[in-house]
Amino acid sequence: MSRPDISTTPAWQALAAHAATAGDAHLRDLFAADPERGTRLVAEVGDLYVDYSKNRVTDETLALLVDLARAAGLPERTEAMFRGEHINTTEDRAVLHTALRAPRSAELVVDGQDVVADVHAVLDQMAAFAEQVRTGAWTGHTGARISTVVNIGIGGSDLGPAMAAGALAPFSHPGIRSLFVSNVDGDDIADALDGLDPASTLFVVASKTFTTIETITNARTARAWLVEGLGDDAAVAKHFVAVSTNATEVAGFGIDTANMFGFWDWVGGRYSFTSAVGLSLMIAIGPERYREMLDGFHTVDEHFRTTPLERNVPALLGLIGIWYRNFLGAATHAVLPYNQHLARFPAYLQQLDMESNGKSVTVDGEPVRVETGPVVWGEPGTNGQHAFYQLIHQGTQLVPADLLGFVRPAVEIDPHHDLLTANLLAQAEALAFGKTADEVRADGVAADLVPHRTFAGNHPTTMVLAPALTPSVLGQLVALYEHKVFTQGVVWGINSFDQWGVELGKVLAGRIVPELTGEDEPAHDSSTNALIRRYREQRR
Ligand SMILES: O=P(O)(O)OC[C@H]1O[C@](O)(CO)[C@@H](O)[C@@H]1O
Repeated sequence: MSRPDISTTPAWQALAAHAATAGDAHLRDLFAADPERGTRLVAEVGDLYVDYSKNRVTDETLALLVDLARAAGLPERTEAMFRGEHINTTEDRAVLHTALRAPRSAELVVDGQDVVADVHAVLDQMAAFAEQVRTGAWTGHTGARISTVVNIGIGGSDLGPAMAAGALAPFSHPGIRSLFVSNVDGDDIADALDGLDPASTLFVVASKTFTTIETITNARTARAWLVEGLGDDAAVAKHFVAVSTNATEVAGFGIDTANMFGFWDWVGGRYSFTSAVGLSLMIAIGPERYREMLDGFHTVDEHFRTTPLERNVPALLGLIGIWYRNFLGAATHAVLPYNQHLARFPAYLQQLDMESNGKSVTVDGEPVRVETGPVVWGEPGTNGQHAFYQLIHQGTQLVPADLLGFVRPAVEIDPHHDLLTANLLAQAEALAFGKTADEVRADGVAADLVPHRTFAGNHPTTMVLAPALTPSVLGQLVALYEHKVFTQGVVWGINSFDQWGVELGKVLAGRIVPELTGEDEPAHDSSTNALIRRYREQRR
């Protein structure tokens, strides 16, 4: 049965009417009218304190958004996901990343398979291997201890562990360095290998399909480097392990499937961070910390599955995002972590959000009649403050932002952390309330400069404050965004779990390679042909 276009539902139309009257309300007035707002429009999930009071919403807005989620069937779709129904309809697959962090005692049989037992068997295999590497029981071909782990993967097989290795660097084994190679640009692997000793280097080749050209090209280069360095093909067995769903391709590449860590087609690439794709992270932080991270994910998974929408934090954040995207016209969403270790978090979220919700047809194949996923971007504060915040404060676009803060730093160096946090709080305050022309004048600013120095304010932010960036908190944060993205996809009526849009470029690149080398003549549009010819001339 096809779903009705969401924009034709009474819930959507009620929001459209509400936006026309309430959409311009200023945060200054909303706070003045309700002294409790800053402690009322907050929620807690796990260790996360989420303050959504500085969003341009009223109680009525939130109630209408919850109605919209119900009209879109969010509770039913959520249950369908957790139960393992094939909600990824274009690939006829279940979507079960939540099962990757289910406790051992959980029960879930999907398509006749005991999913939880399978997950824990791989987690145990990963833990045994990670401990061997960490303790030095696993040695390289020459008997040397492993001191560098290079994860080779791209997209979902890179961004999760790479982001988390940075985030959790303070928890990492002091004798093991983690490196990540993703780009097919040879500079990436060349830079990673520069100065490494093959005898003490382990490569984790992570690829769900094991056919991704970037990953396979990098893995071949790494293997050639290793075999040349150690002078023996047999060295590959002790220096290469694979993470994949595709045992045939792994064996074809020359990695013993005994050294393969598996996962399943019901784990989407960008949702695979808590599958065996986390192996390099587990080696870095150890199985115990890794388990804490999975428990953090699970806390938010359970909250999302069981909490009524009115208090369901990922759902509320998703719905507030829909308010901005569809009713107030915001095209982008900024994620601004006040934590240097989260430098790769926005990049991780870009794939999670934009590959999931960058869609223009509904699950029924009809054109979507409303805007879908926003452009997601960001940088750690305070760096962003000295770069792009100007546009958020005084530009002409609405840029809703998430601000992520932590009470305790990884390292206490007085006065850094209080300064960092003061900036975090100051930005949220300045963005929301601004500075009026009268206030500027009262400072004695010359009349001609008043417009330039006035801050309109009313720029919305959501503040997420956690005690510290621990493995559990990181898991909670990622799950929060996963379910936020899911919520939005359900409301828009799209399939958040396929990514056909990445295919065409891959096919065309395959055709262009022989044209660049001169084996084939370029056969494209006049622009592409001219660029290929120019490249060829200058490569000579
Ligand atoms: O893990 P694989 O199969 O190498 O795929 C890598 C990435 O490529 C994509 O399929 C497309 O970009 C992503 O969804 C995925 O995370």
